[in-house]
Amino acid sequence: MTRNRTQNTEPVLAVEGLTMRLADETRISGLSFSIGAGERVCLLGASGSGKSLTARAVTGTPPAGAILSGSIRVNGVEACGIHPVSRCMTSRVATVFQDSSTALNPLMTLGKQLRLALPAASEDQLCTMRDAVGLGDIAQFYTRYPAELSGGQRQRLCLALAMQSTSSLLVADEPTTALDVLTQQQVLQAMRNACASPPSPRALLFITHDIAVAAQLCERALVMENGVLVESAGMAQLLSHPQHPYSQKLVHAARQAAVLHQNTGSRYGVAV
Ligand SMILES: Nc1ncnc2c1ncn2[C@@H]1O[C@H](COP(=O)(O)OP(=O)(O)OP(=O)(O)O)[C@@H](O)[C@H]1O
Repeated sequence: MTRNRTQNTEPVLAVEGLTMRLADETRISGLSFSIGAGERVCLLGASGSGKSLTARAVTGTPPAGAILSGSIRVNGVEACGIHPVSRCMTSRVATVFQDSSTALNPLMTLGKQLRLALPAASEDQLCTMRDAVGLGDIAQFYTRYPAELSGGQRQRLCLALAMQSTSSLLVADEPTTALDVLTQQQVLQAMRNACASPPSPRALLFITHDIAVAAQLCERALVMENGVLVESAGMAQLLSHPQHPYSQKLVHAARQAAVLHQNTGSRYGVAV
């Protein structure tokens, strides 16, 4: 049943008992979590644990043939199984995915794509938007094609476009995974800006397998294993006292990597 947005009491995202079956296999099982206004939450888990399928269920783009049950409410509006185009504005979700090349039209210049996405934007507004994600000083930006940007530049452009959405929820699926460490930092900073930008802070569901990256951005963590949520904790709590054996392995591995990086030059600038 569709419900109207309720003021401040309803989480921005409330997932309850979400189950997804694909090709006769249960890929997500009884998943429940919520994200409040302006909260930045990461979804961690090993490869194949169901993180991306969860993101796709939330954004309304599950694979063909997926059978969903349970509830996904965005700002109080039921959105489970509803394609983004059919969603009302209140339940639409801004998204950024790992493969930025598929998010942009490869045959259209960046200028045309920006004009299409933001027909009412002035030149000044487009410049401000580029500056916000560190793309302000790229020569001949508007006449370039997506393939003429680096992966990190494309990713930041996708983020800039997602930031133009009025949605109060941003879902980012591994947006930094394919990037070098410096570009990763730029994208993380752009995401912090995206979540903090006015008029009100955006809630973030950040999908990653990299706990050190998550620790830089998120205040709370959800951990999935084999399609099941096995732990939900504050980021600091997860790092200091992981409860589930898989979380313990994850934190242990990140600590090992941090020690390695301390010895060879810190990668993240945060202690995990
Ligand atoms: N379209 C599909 N059809 C059938 N099975 C799928 C499909 N997409 C994903 N799966 C399976 O569902 C499980 C969860 O996949 P998912 O992509 O959510 O994993 P993930 O946690 O995001 O992994 P990674 O970190 O490698 O991206 C995996 O076993 C995967 O093989």
